[in-house]
Amino acid sequence: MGQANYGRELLSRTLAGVPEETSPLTHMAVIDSRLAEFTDWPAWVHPAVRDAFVERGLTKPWRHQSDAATLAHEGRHVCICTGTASGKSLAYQLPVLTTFAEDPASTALYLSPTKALGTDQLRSVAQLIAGRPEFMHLAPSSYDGDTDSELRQWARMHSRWIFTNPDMLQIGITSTHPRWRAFFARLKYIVVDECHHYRGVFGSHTALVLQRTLRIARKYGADPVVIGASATVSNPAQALSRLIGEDVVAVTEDASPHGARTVAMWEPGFLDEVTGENDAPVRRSAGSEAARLLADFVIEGARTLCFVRSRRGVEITAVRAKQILAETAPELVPRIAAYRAGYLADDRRKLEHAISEGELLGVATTNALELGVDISGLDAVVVAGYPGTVASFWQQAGRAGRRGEGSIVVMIARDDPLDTYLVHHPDALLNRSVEATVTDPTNPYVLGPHMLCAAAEFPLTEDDVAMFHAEQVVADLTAEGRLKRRKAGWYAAAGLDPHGDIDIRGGIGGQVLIVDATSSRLLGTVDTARAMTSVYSGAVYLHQGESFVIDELDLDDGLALAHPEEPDWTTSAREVSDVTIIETHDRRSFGPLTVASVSVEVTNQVVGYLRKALSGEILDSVPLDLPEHTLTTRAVMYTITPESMIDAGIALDKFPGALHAAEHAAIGMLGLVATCDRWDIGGLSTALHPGTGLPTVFVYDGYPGGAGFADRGYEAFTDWIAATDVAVSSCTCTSGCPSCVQSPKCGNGNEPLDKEHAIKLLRLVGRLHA
Ligand SMILES: Nc1ncnc2c1ncn2[C@@H]1O[C@H](COP(=O)(O)OP(=O)(O)OP(=O)(O)O)[C@@H](O)[C@H]1O
Repeated sequence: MGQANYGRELLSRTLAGVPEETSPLTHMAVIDSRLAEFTDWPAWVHPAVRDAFVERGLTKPWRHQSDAATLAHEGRHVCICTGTASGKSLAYQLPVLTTFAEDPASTALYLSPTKALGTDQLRSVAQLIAGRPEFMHLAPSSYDGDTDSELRQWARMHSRWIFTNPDMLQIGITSTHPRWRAFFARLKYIVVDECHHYRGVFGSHTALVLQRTLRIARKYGADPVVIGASATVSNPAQALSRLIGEDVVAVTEDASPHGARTVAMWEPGFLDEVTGENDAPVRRSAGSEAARLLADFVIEGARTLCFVRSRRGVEITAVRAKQILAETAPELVPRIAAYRAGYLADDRRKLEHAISEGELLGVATTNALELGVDISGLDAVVVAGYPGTVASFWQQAGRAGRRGEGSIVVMIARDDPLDTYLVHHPDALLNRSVEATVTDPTNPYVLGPHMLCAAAEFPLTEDDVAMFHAEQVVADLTAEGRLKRRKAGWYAAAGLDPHGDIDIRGGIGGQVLIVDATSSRLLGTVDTARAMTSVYSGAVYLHQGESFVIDELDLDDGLALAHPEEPDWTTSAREVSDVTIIETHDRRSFGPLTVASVSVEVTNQVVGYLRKALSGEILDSVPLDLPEHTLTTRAVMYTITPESMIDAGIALDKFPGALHAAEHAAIGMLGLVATCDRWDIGGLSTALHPGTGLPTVFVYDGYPGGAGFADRGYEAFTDWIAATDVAVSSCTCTSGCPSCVQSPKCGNGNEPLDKEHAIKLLRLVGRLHA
């Protein structure tokens, strides 16, 4: 079959016999194939490096590889943003290895967001240089949470190329920089792989860790070049530049070859017998549709990877696919497997091997396989549920496509407004550039602790403070006595442990430890505010895909105790909030509509949680008694006059339901314009807000000081509201369901919600704002 027709024909066999009017297929597009564009090896590449690649069958670089490598070699910070499996590793390895071959004393850092990816990249470098005398001294080593202390010490003393992550850079390297003096003094390159992962609060922390690392290297006399890599980051130069605080050039034209790829959108139909909250209709789950497609594709001989969002979903998908095959093609049952996080590197290798050799035909996986696994060139990828960002979607989709052959990607919608919108408006996914990675390293709640670290590393000078844009934060810390001003600059006060106090993945604020009480294993940490919404007693808590149930949340001791259990339901916290406006940063008025970017104080209280069966059915709502929590953060808000609402056909008694439904849907849709999901943000709507005296809707960041999501909502207000309107109006339910206006975390039991009048309101707001 022809490349371009591969996906179409595969799908038409899968859908054979399904009448058109009930077909779950909402859209299909073909992305054309592309031929490779090679260049000669740049003249500066050391012959030993070139030979190492040629011996591995990489006879010539693709154009983007030599372009990016040459820019880095010339001393420019560069971000290479080309597709999955486009050989970004070679692009950074060329300059780094050439420098090592020419100057054996030089050093480099490689950073990845996950340990698994770091391990993979280390392995591939080690294989590449094995047995080559030019690199005998290099001793590339990992330095992360899994490295034992003896090996760490050895690595610090002998390794020239350290593979680590931002967490370890924070806690184990910058904090003890005098011991790393020799390493920092000769630091030539810092590779920041998969740099689109550094977003939100984690991204802001990572940015400050990187900027502090550069500062330390410079204090020791080095001037490292940063090479960023990502298959999917919008405006790569700006994204990396925000991370490192310096100018960056980008290389984005992908010259690697790929075959034609069909992308299909799939919306599961409604279940006949089951109804959800307030009798809303329930769709077939994305997971069960995925299992069916996985089985069908495998029967057709297509090597298929199926991305499912939770580990539990992964296992269920694999089991269901096997059940289907057991009835139709039992010989194929052993050729399906489940894959999830927590597997050891060896298991991953075996799995990669089994897929590339064709022993396995179908694998269901969490996004653990999104990064750090060299599996590409598959025939089909099924994405069960929008993975949250366009960037992740393309990371997953990019696994499909063998050179010179056709492939298919199917994205299945979950019961969620954003998923619904995307399968009906595929342009918003397929023709949209990936979202801006939102980071805000100047958030005072993030910046403050890092200024203490920076001052502990070397006294902060006026220039340093200006470079970090930290004038106010430093003044506040000085007033609090945590920074001391002396002649040479600001010092951290005695007795502080600023490096240990920062948990770069854990949000901001007091920490709660989540512990498996049956084994005393520490599962993770979470800040107090999030603890109340994620680890309340009764919560089902997933840790790297393993399922636990929380027995007790003790906020006084900062402890949540859990036991391993996989119940047949999921839980979601329901919270009520109150919002007070503290400051207005910017405001736009359009007659009866005013839209503003504001600082707010939010008072939240988790009032209970909802238990939902895996089929989608609501089991019950369990009340909880948790304290109120206040959060000072950023919000985007709009007010609209009652008269204009009434003129638009929304009667006074419909105000609360219309505003509430419009707010829920807008929260679900913010992910379209900002890299967040609904658990990163919150909202409030009211027919009369005391601070404005008008009907008002707020959407706020769920992090102290804000994370940049609400600000994006303010900037992209027109697109966001227009898409929210379309998502709600195109949902085929009659009076509201989880695919449009119901929210899983609503503290008011999704009451009142008025879909019909929400559409009128959204249309009015959109029209006034246009
Ligand atoms: N110039 C080249 N010619 C032929 N094959 C190449 C070339 N460069 C890289 N490859 C091959 O392409 C594959 C993908 O390379 P690599 O893993 O570096 O891609 P990547 O862009 O880092 O992928 P990902 O987005 O998954 O991180 C590897 O198997 C590699 O050997």
